[in-house]
Amino acid sequence: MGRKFVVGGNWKMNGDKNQINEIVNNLKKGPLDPNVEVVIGVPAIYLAYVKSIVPDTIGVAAQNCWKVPKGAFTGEISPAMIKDVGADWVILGHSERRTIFGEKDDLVAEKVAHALESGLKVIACIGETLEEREAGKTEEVVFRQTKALVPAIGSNWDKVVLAYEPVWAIGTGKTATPQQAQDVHASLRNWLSTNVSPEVAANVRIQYGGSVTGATAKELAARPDIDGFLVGGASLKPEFVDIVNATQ
Ligand SMILES: O=C(CO)COP(=O)(O)O
Repeated sequence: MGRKFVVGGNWKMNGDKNQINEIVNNLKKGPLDPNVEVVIGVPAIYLAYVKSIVPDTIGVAAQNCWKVPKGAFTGEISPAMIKDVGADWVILGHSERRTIFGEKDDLVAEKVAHALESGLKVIACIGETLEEREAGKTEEVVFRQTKALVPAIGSNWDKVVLAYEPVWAIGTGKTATPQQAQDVHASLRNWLSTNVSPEVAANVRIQYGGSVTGATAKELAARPDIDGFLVGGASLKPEFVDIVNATQ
């Protein structure tokens, strides 16, 4: 059984109810490849609303969460709350959480552990900066970030999707070439085979994220170790349907 292609749409801090209605109507119109898993990452304040209007065939994700069920953590949301409004995914460790909000590997791991034990599925983000890539440290960085997640994930790899998002490609229009992305995905899968298990390596889905568009998606999707996408800007546009259908 192959790995089911999975495409995430990370809306980030964008949208209002009118735009959300347009995006969801576009998704309803599709047509979306029924063999592709689609998950949309929604600003927390709109999670319940989106869940009330989106077809059940489309997963709904929070874009972040805290690492305990409840308490004095002003402004945060918990996995329990995400589930309470009917969402069943959460994106964690996004590079914007890491670079803007200072989240380190250990905090990301604690969040992943708690999200999984709370019954959420997780899109866990990793990726190097341009400086790290230019210093030849891409593998060192993504292996370090993934290694931090291994104890947090435990036996729950079937509830995790990894998203390799080179920071230098996010929001820049500089999509990684299919070969660049394939090289890192293959190297990561090999690392997983050695450091976790061949079965996990064979089955875990690795999304590519970073300026994916309708024009670049097909060539990326054709690479053997690219199992989907985590899409930012283009997920707000009608071309997101083309990205979902990139394997057709
Ligand atoms: O950060 C991303 C998805 O999580 C990628 O964003 P862009 O597709 O806008 O580069």
